[in-house]
Amino acid sequence: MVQTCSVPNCDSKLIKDNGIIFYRIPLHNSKSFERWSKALEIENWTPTENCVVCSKHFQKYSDQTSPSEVSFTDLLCGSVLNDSKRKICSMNNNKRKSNNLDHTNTKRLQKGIKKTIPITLNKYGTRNFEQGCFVQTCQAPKDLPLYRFPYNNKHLLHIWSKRIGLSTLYDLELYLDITICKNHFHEDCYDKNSLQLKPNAIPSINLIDYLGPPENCFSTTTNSEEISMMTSNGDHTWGWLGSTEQFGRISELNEFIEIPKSQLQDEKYACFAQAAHCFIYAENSKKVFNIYHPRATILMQLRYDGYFGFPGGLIDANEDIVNAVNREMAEEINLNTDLHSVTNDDHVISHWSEKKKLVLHFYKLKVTMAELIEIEKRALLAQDYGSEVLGTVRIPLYTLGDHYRGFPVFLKHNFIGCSREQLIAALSILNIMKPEEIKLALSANSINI
Ligand SMILES: O=c1[nH]cnc2c1ncn2[C@H]1C[C@H](O)[C@@H](COP(=O)(O)OP(=O)(O)O)O1
Repeated sequence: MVQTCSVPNCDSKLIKDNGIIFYRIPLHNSKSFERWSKALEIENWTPTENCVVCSKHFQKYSDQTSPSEVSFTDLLCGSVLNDSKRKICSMNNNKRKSNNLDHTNTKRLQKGIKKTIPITLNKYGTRNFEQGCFVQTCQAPKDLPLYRFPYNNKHLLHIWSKRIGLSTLYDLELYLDITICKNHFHEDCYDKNSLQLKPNAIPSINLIDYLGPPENCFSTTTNSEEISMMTSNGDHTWGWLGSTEQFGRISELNEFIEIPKSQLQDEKYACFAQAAHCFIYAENSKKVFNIYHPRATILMQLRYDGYFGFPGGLIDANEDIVNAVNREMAEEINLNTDLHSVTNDDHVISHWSEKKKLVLHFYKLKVTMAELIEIEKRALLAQDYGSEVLGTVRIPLYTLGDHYRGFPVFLKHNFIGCSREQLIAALSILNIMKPEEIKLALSANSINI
C-alpha cells in the first residue's frame, strides 16, 4: 500500500522522486503534537506511528525537490517546527503548556540500568520523550535538529548506542524517548536541504566515546559478533552492563583535577554536568578486635556497576548543589534529611574532568556513632537499595601487621569517578589520618606479605 499524507483532503503519496518529503507526526512529544494538530486544524486526531504529513504543509518545503530517498523516520519532526525559518503553515506560536516528562528512563539509560519502568503517557495516550540531545557532554545549541534513534534497525541502533557511550543495547522502548542532535553527525550524513538523515548514518562527531575519523559516519558492515550482542531484553549483556557509560567509566590516572575554591563559580565549569557526593562519618575510638585503632567510621557504598563510591549523584537542571546531594542521599540510602543534611559549609573539595565534561563536588556529614548505625539500618529500606546501591560499607582505616591488609587493600579496589581522591582528601582535610599514614597506605605493596 502506498503511504499517503494524513492531512484530510491531501492526496500526496510517498513515491520515489515525486519531490514530496514526508514527516512523521511527533506522537511522542505532546507539545509538538498539539501544535501540529492546531496548525493542521485537525480535531480529535489519533494518528498512529505510521501516519505522516507531507512537505506541502510546510512553508519552506512546499516548492522544493525532495532527496531521491525519503527516510521519513529519521528526522524528529519537532525540530523542524522549532526552527523559525521552517514553520508549519498557519502555525501560531501558542504559549506552551508544560508537559509531564518522565526523566527516569533517560536516567536509567545513562546509568546503564536495564529495568522495566512505567512510561508516562501524555493526554493523547502516547509516550512523552525528553527533547534534547542525549549525548551527555553535548554543548551544541539546544535548537539544533534532533534525530531519533534508529530503533527499527537493531544493528544500527547498537552502533549508535556504543558511539554515544551506552555499552549495551537496552529495551527498545527506552530509545523511543531519546534523541541525538545534528552536532554529532558528519555533514555527509544528512541532506543539506531537508536535513533528513541518510540511511545507515551513524554519529561520529563530538562524542566522548568515539575518537575515530568523522568520515566513518556510515555503517557499512554487518558484524556478526555485534549482532550476537544485540538483544531487546538485555539478558545476554552479562559482562557488558555499565562497562563504558560516559561518566561511569573508570577514570584515567590524574583525569580529575582539583578546582581551587576561589574558582568554583568560574563560567568555565557552568556548562559541564555536575554531581555531588557526601562523606558520612563518625568519630570512633572503639578498637577493632581490641587491637586496631579505627580512627573513624566512614560510609561508602557498593554501586550497581561494581565500583565503590559515596552516596550522592547528578544535579538536575536548576537544582541547588546542596539540595541535590541531600535529595540523592534520601533516594540512595534513605537518609532522614530532617535530621541530617549537608549545608554549603560542609563543602570539602571539588574536582573536574575536561574529558568527561564533569564537575564533582564533595561534602561531609558528621554524625555520632549511634546515628551512623541508624543510617546504616535505614539504608536497607532505601528506594535505590538493591538496584543502584548494593549496600553501604565501612572503610577499614587500619593496617594489619603485614602492612598491607586493611586500608591499603581497600584502596586497591575500583572507585567511581574521583571518589578515591575524595576519600584521601577528606581523610587529610578532616584530620582523620596523617598525610604520612595515607602515603604509606597508598604505597603499600602485596609483595611485603
Ligand atoms: O562517590 C563519587 N565520587 C565522585 N564521583 C562520583 C561518585 N559517584 C559517582 N561519581 C561520578 C561518576 C558518575 O557517573 C557521576 C554521576 O554520579 P551517580 O552517583 O552515578 O549519579 P546518579 O545517582 O545517577 O544521579 O558522578
